[in-house]
Amino acid sequence: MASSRKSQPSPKLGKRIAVALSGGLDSVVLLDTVCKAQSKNKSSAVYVFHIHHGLQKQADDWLIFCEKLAKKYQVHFDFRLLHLAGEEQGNVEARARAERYEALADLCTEYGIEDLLLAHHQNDQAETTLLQLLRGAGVAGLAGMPASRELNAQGGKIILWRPLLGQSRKELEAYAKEHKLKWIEDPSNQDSQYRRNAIRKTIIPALEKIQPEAIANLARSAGLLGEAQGLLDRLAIQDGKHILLTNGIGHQPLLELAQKDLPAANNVLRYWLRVNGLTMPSQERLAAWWRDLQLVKAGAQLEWAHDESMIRLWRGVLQVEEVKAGEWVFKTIPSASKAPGFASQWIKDAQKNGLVTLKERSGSEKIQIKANTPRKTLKNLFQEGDVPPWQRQAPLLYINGDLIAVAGVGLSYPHLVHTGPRVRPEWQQKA
Ligand SMILES: Nc1ncnc2c1ncn2[C@@H]1O[C@H](COP(=O)(O)OP(=O)(O)OP(=O)(O)O)[C@@H](O)[C@H]1O
Repeated sequence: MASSRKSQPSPKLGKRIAVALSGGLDSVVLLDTVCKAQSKNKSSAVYVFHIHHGLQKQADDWLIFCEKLAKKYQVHFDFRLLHLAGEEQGNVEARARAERYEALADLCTEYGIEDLLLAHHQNDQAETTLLQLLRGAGVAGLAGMPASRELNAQGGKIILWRPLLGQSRKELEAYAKEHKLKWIEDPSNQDSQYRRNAIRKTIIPALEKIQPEAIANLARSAGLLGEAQGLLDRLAIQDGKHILLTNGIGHQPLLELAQKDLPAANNVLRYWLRVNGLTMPSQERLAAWWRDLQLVKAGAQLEWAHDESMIRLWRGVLQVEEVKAGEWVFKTIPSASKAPGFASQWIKDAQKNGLVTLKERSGSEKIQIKANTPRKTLKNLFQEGDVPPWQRQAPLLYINGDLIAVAGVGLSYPHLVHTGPRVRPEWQQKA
């Protein structure tokens, strides 16, 4: 196999690394190269992770194939099962990808792995850039996939690496042939109803007839645009010095920048959306947002649905809220009250007797949340805690008829301290 681009970063050896194995040519080649490097080096332990999407009937066979391959190389293996069947066809690809990344991150967290290797290669990069071009994307989209990036994970930092980005599919095929590797073909790769597959099967071969280096050149453009995006990000941070706040984006300073320099303000807004994990809005949507931001009166509220989140303007700050139906977060409880075991038993007992209830706010509820303070109305506590109005709708948690917890505010102090319930951290998270 041709050597990868010298400038490409690589994960540190000497610790656990994970290979995401789909069973296709690319990841089979990646696993082979990683295991061969590891057998010489012996300094890092290889873990193989497979994600079963539950979408195609052959998926069980892929799982078995991947498990056997890991066994052959004598490396650790684990998998996750996703439940995507029933998703709308148009959504399914994006959904599968998002959930796959999440599941891979979970597996890495579970095994204490910081480096996750994926087998995207040069053709994938060229296809991504073409797809983005067809969508009318800007610099960030056209830059395609970075050789490495941090993956959002709850358990800590995970770096996702794409060590094969400098290799073409032809090179990977030649490597697989030379080393007599076996892999499985995903039938959806042959299916031209997916736009990416149409690009792969029709557009790229046509481009290669006109320009034999088309794939490498498209991937090179993506790399150059990646560099340009890095500079745009630095500009966004500079321009956003007084706009990008810890809890969102300042409305007035953003408008002031937009009046002076709209492209610079768009750049700050796009940067903010991206760091919040949101996709870029279409030109029409962006134009509508600017209209809203200009027309809204000082102190008024605004809300836009975007991706699966809500973007809200409240008290002069644009904030992102992920919409997760039925999930409310209670505020941190005093650390002194963390006595595991006791609380969970207390809650289990209450649940068994059917005494845990969720009720809607009626308006007159009061709760004491701190030592040596009086009981206060929820209205006061919401105001004091700057709890945005949309978070004030959370149901109230009662145990044995007593108000115990209010999302955004906290837990009933006397109940925590005197009557026993010492609440475990996980209980704070979801109700
Ligand atoms: N089911 C899976 N289980 C584990 N890893 C997978 C799986 N599917 C894909 N991968 C990993 O992701 C890499 C890229 O695969 P693929 O091109 O299908 O994914 P993608 O993330 O959807 O990319 P694209 O944006 O190109 O569609 C694979 O080479 C492999 O490393």
